Amino acid sequence: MVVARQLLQLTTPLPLLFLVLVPLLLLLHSTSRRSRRHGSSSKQQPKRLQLPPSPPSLPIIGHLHLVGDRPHVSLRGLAAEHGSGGLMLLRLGTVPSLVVSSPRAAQLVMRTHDHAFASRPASRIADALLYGSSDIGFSPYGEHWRQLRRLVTRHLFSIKKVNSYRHARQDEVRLVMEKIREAAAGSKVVDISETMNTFANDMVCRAVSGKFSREEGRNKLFRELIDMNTSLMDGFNLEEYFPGLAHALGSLTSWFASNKAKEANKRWDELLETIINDHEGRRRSSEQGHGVGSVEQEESDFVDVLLSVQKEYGITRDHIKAILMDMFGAGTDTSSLVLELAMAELMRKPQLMTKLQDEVRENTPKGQEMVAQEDIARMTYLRAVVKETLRLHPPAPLLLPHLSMVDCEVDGYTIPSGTRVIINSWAIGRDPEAWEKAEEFMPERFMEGGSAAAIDFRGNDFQFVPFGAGRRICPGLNFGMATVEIMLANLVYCFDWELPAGKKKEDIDLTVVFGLTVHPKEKLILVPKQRGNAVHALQAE
Ligand code: HEM
Repeated sequence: MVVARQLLQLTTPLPLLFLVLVPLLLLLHSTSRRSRRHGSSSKQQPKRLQLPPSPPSLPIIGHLHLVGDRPHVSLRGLAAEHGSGGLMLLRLGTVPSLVVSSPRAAQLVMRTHDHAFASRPASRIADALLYGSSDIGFSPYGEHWRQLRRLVTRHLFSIKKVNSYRHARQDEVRLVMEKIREAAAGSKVVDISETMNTFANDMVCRAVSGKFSREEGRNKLFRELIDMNTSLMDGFNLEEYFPGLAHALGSLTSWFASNKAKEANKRWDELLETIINDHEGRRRSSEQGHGVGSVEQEESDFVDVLLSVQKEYGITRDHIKAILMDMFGAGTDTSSLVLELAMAELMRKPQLMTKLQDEVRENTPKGQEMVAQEDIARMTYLRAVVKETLRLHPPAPLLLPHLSMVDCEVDGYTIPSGTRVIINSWAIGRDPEAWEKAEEFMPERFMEGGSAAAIDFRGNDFQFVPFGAGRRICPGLNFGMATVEIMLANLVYCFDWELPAGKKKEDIDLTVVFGLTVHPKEKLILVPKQRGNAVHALQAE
């Protein structure tokens, strides 16, 4: 997700960068040591802080070399060996980074001391891309962020508002079912990864800018722009780990780091301007009574809502565009990944697929062509399957990086102000002390009588934090869950699923590639079979 300035993707040509930059780094290192020595000679030595434990580090790069290309996995291993009570301190380049890997430590950071850890590290790329980081996800903690959170929580993501999109969701799901039905009729395979990603993107497009966006060909353009942001955010950014060096090199690094982001911002800006102008035009003509129905009568999308509350919340046009970019970045890959991995897990355990299909089919009124939102409330196993997928495969395994704003005592350790905080939600969801058979996909644990029946992801149970917790918890949680549940229910209601010829369930590889969000290494390709008694004509409402 774009909003996710996920942190440690080190697959880009790091060795090459170091070859060129090590002399510079050495110079900077020795200068800063000398100045520290000089600075401290005349003053009294400060009291030694009790910092969390750390593994041995290397000069200059600190612990960067220990992180690897699947940081959530390597950090779990490091924390088990070197951490204490789920807390471990790393130095990534020159940046002190607190790694949080247990439910108790997560509670200390995101509840007890949430006020101290609710900011975000600065990022020049986010600044260039997101109008000076004036969006929600990257905004530092403070009045501006609070104002935007209030706005989106009240006006875009209230239960009522999320419910108001149920027809839009149903329409979008119907379109996907039609495509899959065509594939089934022609005995073709379906690329589930691609199909789910397009669906999640279309759903966000629809909510953001209304039902006309598809006809105007904007969905594809948005997809392209999201991909552009993802590749920008995924790359290794020297400045993030050596801010002092970036500062010393001044405009040169700033050019490298943010030029591409500025280009991307320009393309986003053109598209968002067109959309906002269209909406303003429609608003004006409906105010003058010329419109085809008023804006209120139509499905009021995010742009309509943001324009209508702009004055009340004192936000600028750039703020509106930054919020919209967050919605695309945060809302697309996250939901599609849950769908893809839920299907992959169910294909690996056919008995669970059958159990889910039985539940969904029994709870959908006979003869109904599709599962509707009203039917979902009765489907407790469906919810358990989604929860279990989120537990084992949180789309943002390290959440978004937090930042401490003041010195803070956590569990007897001092966490200095300005420490980056990495919360390993993936490791926490697999903590063997918190979860029975922690590595197994077992949705039954969340059912009545199961060992995790009372556990939810709304930020009160710190062993399960796929959406984060505290002040920075995902505001799009209800929107994301509604999108995932209705699609998964229909996938298993309308079709039976098989693996392509020659593929066995043991071959399904759930290894992920780390990025802004994780992605399975291999695409999930399945063969749909039209369910025997399904209604054949999926007609529009
Ligand atoms: C299954 C779907 C989703 C998952 C698993 C998810 C997960 C997350 C996570 C882990 C965070 C970071 C929390 C932290 O830093 O502590 C986050 C933040 C955020 N999410 Fe989501 N998300 C999902 C869907 C959505 C959707 C659909 C939207 C909007 C359309 C959205 C909008 C946001 C925003 C704006 C933030 C930034 C919040 C802040 O910094 O205050 N998310 N999400």
